Amino acid sequence: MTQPINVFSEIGKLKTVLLHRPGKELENLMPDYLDDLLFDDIPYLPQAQKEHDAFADLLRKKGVEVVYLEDLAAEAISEPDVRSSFIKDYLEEANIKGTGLTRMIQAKLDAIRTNRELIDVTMAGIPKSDLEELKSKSLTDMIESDYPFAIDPMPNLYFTRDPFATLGTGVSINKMYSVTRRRETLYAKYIFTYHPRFKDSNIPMLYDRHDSTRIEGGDELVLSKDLLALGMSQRTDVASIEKLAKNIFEQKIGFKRLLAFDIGSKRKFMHLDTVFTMLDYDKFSIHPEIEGDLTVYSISETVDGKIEIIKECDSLEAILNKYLEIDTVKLIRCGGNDPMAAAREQWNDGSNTLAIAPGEVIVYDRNPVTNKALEEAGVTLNYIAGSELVRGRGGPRCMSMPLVREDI
Ligand SMILES: NC(=O)NCCC[C@H](N)C(=O)O
Repeated sequence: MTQPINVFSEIGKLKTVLLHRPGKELENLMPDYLDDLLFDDIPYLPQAQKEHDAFADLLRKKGVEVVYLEDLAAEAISEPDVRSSFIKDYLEEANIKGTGLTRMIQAKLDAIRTNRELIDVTMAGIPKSDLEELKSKSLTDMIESDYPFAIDPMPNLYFTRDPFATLGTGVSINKMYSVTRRRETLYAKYIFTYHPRFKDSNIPMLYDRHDSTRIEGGDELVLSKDLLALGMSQRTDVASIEKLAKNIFEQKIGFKRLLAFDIGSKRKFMHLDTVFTMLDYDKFSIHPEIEGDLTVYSISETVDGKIEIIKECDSLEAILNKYLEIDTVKLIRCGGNDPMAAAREQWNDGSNTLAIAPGEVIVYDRNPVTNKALEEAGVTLNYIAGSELVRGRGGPRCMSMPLVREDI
């Protein structure tokens, strides 16, 4: 029987992928809170959904099974006691001001008939204006300020790549960097514990969402069945990478080495996959700013079960040649040789490609300079529009979480 999770590369033929169709949470974005919610602008929801549906259709056309986070989460809480425990966890983490308000929201959630509708409401957040009861005078003391939300929306959910990462047959449920993204991982907890697709498979858990140090899926790349690449970035701490390595070795997932790349702590390079993705056995898209010497930590297990860490300083090309045991990898620059195009197209996720098979990837059509360079290097491109989707600062890799890839 195929494992419900099987991801031993970035490029093996994609068989099953998890997406989230952008929903009402995007309509709860407001200009005053964009920075906290990690958005640069407010996407127009109908158009964002149209673009996202085209992405899903393309994947299906390529023979990929597309499953949705919101459906799996709703199916995972089908037992009444699981549904109650989900609502309890959700409310505990929602940072609601006032117990009266919590009780009121709990009653509202309990009354929602279908689980799918319940999940949609939890994702969208709850504006105070939706709570009729708050309009009565006796409850004015519960309204602490002019802040519009009783519970914040989770607008970044369509970037399914980040709140957890599938690594081999296991999953790391991540501790997210920002308050706004931390609650997203609750859905993963319920899906991997209770959903019929996963619950009897004893999925190895490789990271704990309540851990003290942070890690995000955009920094977790599977370069081969032996090798992972991790970003030490704005979002991922070095301590988390060590913990992940320990869990991977202890649970015998199969990976032999983790390479941790120090890419600095900037929003434009928030994750490793915003500057570096794998296209083929020997081809990678990169942002030119990471072409020089990089500091890389190579983490492996010694024969007596200890963790060994070796610091290296070398170019990305030399590191990849060495650890992938390839004569010469080909690095294809985002923006080709034009520094302005590189900056602009990296900002619009030109380097953030999703491989659906070796040498075949999905890209945004809005990055023509990068796309031309990729085509000239012999990569097969499938285009999607991303005018609205890109406003959240993520591309095709960020918007997809592979559950099953064919082994290569
Ligand atoms: N892997 C990725 O780079 N994901 C993009 C996440 C964008 C989102 N607005 C965030 O800042 O977390």
